[in-house]
Amino acid sequence: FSFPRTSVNNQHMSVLNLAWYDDDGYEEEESNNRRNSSRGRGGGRTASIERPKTRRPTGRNTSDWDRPKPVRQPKVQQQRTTLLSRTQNAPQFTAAIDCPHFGTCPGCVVNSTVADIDIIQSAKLYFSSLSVQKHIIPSKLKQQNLYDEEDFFKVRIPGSITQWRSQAKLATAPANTWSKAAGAAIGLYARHSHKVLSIPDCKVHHPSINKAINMIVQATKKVRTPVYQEDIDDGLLRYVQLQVEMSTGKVCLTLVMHAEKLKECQPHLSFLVKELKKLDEKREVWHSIWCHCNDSSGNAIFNRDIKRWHPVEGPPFICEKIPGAFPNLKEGLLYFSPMVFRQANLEGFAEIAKEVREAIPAGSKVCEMYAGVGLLGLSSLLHHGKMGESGKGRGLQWLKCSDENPENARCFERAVNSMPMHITGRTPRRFQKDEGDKRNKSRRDKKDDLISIQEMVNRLNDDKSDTNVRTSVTYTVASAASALYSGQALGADVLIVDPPRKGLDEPVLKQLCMPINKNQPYTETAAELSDLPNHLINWANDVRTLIYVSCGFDALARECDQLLKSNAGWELESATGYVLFPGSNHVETVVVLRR
Ligand SMILES: C[S@@+](CC[C@H](N)C(=O)[O-])C[C@H]1O[C@@H](n2cnc3c(N)ncnc32)[C@H](O)[C@@H]1O
Repeated sequence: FSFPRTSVNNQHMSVLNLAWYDDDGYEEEESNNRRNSSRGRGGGRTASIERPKTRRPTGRNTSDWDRPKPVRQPKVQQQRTTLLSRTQNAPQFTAAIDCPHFGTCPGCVVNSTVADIDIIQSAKLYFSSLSVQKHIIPSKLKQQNLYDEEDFFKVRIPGSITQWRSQAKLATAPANTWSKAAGAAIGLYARHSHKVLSIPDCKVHHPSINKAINMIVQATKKVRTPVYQEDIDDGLLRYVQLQVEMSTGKVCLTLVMHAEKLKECQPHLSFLVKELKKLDEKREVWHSIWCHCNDSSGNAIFNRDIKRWHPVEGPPFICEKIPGAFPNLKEGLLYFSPMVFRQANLEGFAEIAKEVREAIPAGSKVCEMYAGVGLLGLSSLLHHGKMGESGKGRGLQWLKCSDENPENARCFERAVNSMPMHITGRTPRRFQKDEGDKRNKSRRDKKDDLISIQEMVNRLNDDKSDTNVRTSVTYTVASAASALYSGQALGADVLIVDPPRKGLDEPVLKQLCMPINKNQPYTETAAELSDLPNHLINWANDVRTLIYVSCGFDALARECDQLLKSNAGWELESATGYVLFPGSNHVETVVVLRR
């Protein structure tokens, strides 16, 4: 069995990392790693591929076997053709990005037919393998009128294939090492090197990003900013992060400086910021400017120490509408500071949020781990609306979110306050002080591990009849494992997880693979289980729906396998691949499992 090369992807196969495995485990066969581009998510590695098993044909009489068989295409080629033929009428599937940098820029692996990428072929093979197929809920195949199990994995392009990138992290280098007057080159590292390749006309960047880059280049020329030179470990400006506020088109700029402290960046930082503001005469480019100090020698763009973030200019948050928020209301906003995770294609991710909220039954108790600023959970809360009179039928009974980054909790609380609901209940004092103090507090909070914004109790204020029926919303700052083992998912019907590329933390996966313990009493608090020995407690005992949003297909395939093969009772309801970063060899996958 070999993986065929197609004309489109031929030139890129050498940069892929193919892993093969059988039912009994994994075996790496080929590993040609490319340097990860500085953009982070959205290109770089491919997934594991499971060998499809030959199925016995059915419904034939014996004489059929004597007839000459039609020439069959190899399986993978067949599937690629199926994918293309089924979607050939959909314009996004065949449209071209047409980027002038394609070929030299490492950011994209295709310039057209953006779903025809190896990672999607891998995902199709994985979900059509027998070991996965036997765990698909049979009624779902019928309901969806699927003629073939191979149609089970659906592929969607959730938005435009150009200008979708509303966040970019780019490297800098001196445009000319002999003269500071040449300013900075800003772009991606060329393949297998640390040479910075400028991409001023990138077609997947939001236009505001290209405009902002141009302005930074001009400013660095004018004020002769010392740009960091890796080979001699000298200079200041090292990377830039650009995040577009979609409603205004303005950019939140983070200047990453090779320095330990803010004062080491002066006076160059002040000169640069002043010039950037001067160039933006009409005040239409900059939303805010931050400085991040990172003097480490590694490739990480950001230092994890929160003390190294310094707001320089403008408001502390950019605001975006919560996907699914009522179109005519001003309320329902998400808040992002540059210190928190933000989807690079925010508009495309709204489609994922839609699938997630529609997979949650009304009246559910929902736990969300790796929640970020709560995009998925809050979108579900708005979608399901107010609880019904009996506490059932509509709304969500409660929403418990958690994430290890304390800055997310601050953004989450702001978002809850912006929702079209009246908030009552307690919020801890630490979240009521002024901005500067909050930032210091959050740093200390990180050490405490488990911190809850207890009970933000929401109720819709437009209907007075049901004021006793409330949805409680909490946010816990903790790693997913600590949150789970402190009882966050006890009593939850639905668990949403959206982990980083490497997948779920091992203790979380372990709990999800445990069989349901029928003798474990129903409870929503860990204290009530104190009589049970630890090894008998199933911390996800009540979860019946698991919604797994994945940005790393390798990890998803591996963990999905473990979940399906465990005795936990999981069955696959749906699997959808979203081409969230058109041009790159990346798929964002949503898998819904029920038990
Ligand atoms: C892919 S993002 C998903 C965020 C969110 N769903 C969104 O769309 O904005 C992953 C999140 O997991 C968090 N995270 C990473 N490792 C974690 C861990 N071990 N425990 C808890 N959260 C973690 C990160 O801070 C980040 O916010």
